[in-house]
Amino acid sequence: MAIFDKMEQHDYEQLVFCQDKTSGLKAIICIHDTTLGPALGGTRMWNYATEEEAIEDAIRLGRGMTYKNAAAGLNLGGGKTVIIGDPLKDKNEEMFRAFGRFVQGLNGRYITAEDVGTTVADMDLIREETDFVTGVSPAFGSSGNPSPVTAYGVYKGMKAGALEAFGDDSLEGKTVTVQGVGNVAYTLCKHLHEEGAKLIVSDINEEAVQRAVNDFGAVAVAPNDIYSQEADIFAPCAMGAIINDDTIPQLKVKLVAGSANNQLKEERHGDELEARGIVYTPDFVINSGGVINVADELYGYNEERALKRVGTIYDSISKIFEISKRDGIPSYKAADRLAEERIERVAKSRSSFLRNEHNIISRR
Ligand SMILES: NC(=O)C1=CN([C@@H]2O[C@H](COP(=O)(O)OP(=O)(O)OC[C@H]3O[C@@H](n4cnc5c(N)ncnc54)[C@H](O)[C@@H]3O)[C@@H](O)[C@H]2O)C=CC1
Ligand SMILES: CC(C)CC(=O)C(=O)O
Repeated sequence: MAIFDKMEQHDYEQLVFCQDKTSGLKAIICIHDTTLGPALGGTRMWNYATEEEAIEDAIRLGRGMTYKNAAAGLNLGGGKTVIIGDPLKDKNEEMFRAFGRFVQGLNGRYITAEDVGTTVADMDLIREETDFVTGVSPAFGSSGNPSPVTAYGVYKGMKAGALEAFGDDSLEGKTVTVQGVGNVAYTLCKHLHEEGAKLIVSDINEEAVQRAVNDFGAVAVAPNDIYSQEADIFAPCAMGAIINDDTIPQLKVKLVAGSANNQLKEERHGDELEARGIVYTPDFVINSGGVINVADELYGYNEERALKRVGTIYDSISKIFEISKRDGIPSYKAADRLAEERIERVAKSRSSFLRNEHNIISRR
């Protein structure tokens, strides 16, 4: 599909292609919607097989942030960046400085942070060139790595999901399969282990798997075997589109609750989970702890205030199940409706004329 057709499909505002030959930077900044405020979303660095794959990830992630920020009650729009390259081999200081200048050039329309493949150190470099970056070192009065806070939110959301799926929000004795034990899922596994859950993990990075086995007594399985395990809960914490025609028939769990963005390959896969009686905690609600945390920086970071708000993800997930049952719609649709209704309300409230320096009608 042509790029403008993709953009028109879900009314994207801007796709910015950034290239810096010296550093090797190839980045795509996606600004989906700024109705609620500047677009905030992380920067992912991934070894995409093709530019088309990178563009697709950027636009799916960018729109996901619009819904995430809206549903979280934040005054922020949605956007995201993907940097094409191997985060283990291709990073250099100039790349992130050059990227920071591209972000600065957007004059606050986009605010970035971490995501897969990027770190606090990378954000600190970006901060050298732009004001519009969050998740930087606490030394600068910021919130640092958002991942542990995201994990806390996923943990709280998973408990709300357990209440819906099993009639009890305790995770003690539950078997949880965790796909991808990186930044977020390592801390999620810590919470689950402390509550007495049994862990089955997979990762394409052997070191990450071994760390979970050593620290939490997790059972390791091959990446492709994670879907078919006998378990109660599946926690996708790696990449997106993993709830699909191939994986759904393998699932034996009663609950899907994980941090990954864009878990449903297509919306119909959310319908399929519902049809199979598998409870789904909408990804952009359960994983909103990170953005809630970094967004607090915009008001002068206060950890206690941020964590208290992240803890309410439990209530947000419960509210979505209420809407789902009240309206007879799958949980993913209930979450979409919550986000879309807020965006529409704010857009309407802004539609009234307001005289300002840009639209003064001269009186001759
Ligand atoms: N970091 C954060 O605060 C937030 C992260 N997310 C999402 O959560 C997910 C994880 O994010 P992070 O933990 O930050 O990333 P990460 O890169 O630290 O961890 C992802 C892990 O998944 C593994 N992985 C990749 N493909 C895999 C596969 N096919 N099978 C098994 N493992 C695989 C990677 O090796 C890595 O260990 C991503 O989808 C991200 O967009 C969402 C909200 C906030
Ligand atoms: C703070 C970031 C991790 C926000 C973001 O990009 C996300 O929630 O996916």
